[in-house]
Amino acid sequence: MGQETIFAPQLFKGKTALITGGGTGIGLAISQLLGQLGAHVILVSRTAETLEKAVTDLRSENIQADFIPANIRKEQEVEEVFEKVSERWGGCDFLINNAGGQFAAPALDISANGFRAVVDLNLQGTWQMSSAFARMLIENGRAGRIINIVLCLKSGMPGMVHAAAARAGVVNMTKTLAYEWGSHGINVNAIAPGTIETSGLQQYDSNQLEQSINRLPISRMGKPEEVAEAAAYLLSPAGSYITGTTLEIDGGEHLMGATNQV
Ligand SMILES: CCC/C=C/C(=O)SCCNC(=O)CCNC(=O)[C@H](O)C(C)(C)COP(=O)([O-])OP(=O)([O-])OC[C@H]1O[C@@H](n2cnc3c(N)ncnc32)[C@H](O)[C@@H]1OP(=O)([O-])[O-]
Ligand SMILES: NC(=O)C1=CN([C@@H]2O[C@H](COP(=O)(O)OP(=O)(O)OC[C@H]3O[C@@H](n4cnc5c(N)ncnc54)[C@H](OP(=O)(O)O)[C@@H]3O)[C@@H](O)[C@H]2O)C=CC1
Repeated sequence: MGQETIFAPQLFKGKTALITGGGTGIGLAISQLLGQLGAHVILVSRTAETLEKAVTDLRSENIQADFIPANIRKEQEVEEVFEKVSERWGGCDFLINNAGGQFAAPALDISANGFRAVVDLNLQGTWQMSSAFARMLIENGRAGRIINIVLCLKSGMPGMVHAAAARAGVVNMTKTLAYEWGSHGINVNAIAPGTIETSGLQQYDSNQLEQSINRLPISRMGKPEEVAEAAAYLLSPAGSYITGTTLEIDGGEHLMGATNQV
């Protein structure tokens, strides 16, 4: 039962973590691990049915789990998430900005609205969640941690110009907010996963994925649990002096040159 972990049981007892996209893939693995280590986990994404199923499964393992359906692209819905978190559970300690994604397309085939949709989700959505979270913490005089899940950016990402631009924005936002919010006791870090085995990969060309995986120093896909362990490290007392950094969990993919996704 639960995932294998190097961390001590009850490491996060008394902590509350909000995980966007917490009902699937990497987000679910993070929810599972933090919950298993004693945190109360609150899952946020658009699809109530997905969240409800994930929460039912987590609760069956005695994890304290709840969910709030919301679209992080919508400012009003983000505000309401934090109102509910404050009213129902008295706030939270950790925010994991994991919700995100994109479609693969050559730059010339991406419309203004397609570009905007991806930037809205990955950059604006992450900003809206971070800003509302930090305001809640600062009002309550409470310390906290943010982890932004980004993307292994390599030296350019043909086929993903919108996502690469948005995630590069989040990497710099991570550094800037770490600077601005350090004095409030808020550590802000990012994790850049490489190719991680989740259902989110179904939309990508499997031959191209296989080729790029074969070239990796560690030539296999990563597991969502491996990303979750890194998140637990950054949130744990071992991460107390780490802020503004981006940790690559990618089998060495960041050492490679650009690989085409279209
Ligand atoms: C190697 C891989 C590494 C990374 C792996 C992962 O990240 S795994 C994680 C994987 N998980 C995820 O990615 C999950 C999250 N991702 C998503 O929900 C979507 O990718 C989204 C962000 C585009 C939002 O979609 P939405 O429908 O809610 O958005 P909307 O209604 O606001 O705007 C739509 C605009 O976008 C355009 N458009 C859409 N598709 C295509 C296309 N294939 N082609 C061209 N264009 C496309 C569409 O035409 C329209 O523009 P138009 O016609 O009005 O000018
Ligand atoms: N798998 C991989 O190889 C890699 C993944 N990543 C990133 O890791 C993160 C998790 O991906 P992964 O688990 O693989 O794939 P998933 O597609 O399973 O995860 C995406 C999650 O984001 C949620 N989401 C999407 N749009 C919104 C929105 N507007 N508001 C709130 N939630 C939203 C989805 O839930 P719902 O549909 O219910 O809203 C879903 O749970 C993503 O940011 C992805 O880009 C980065 C590098 C590699």
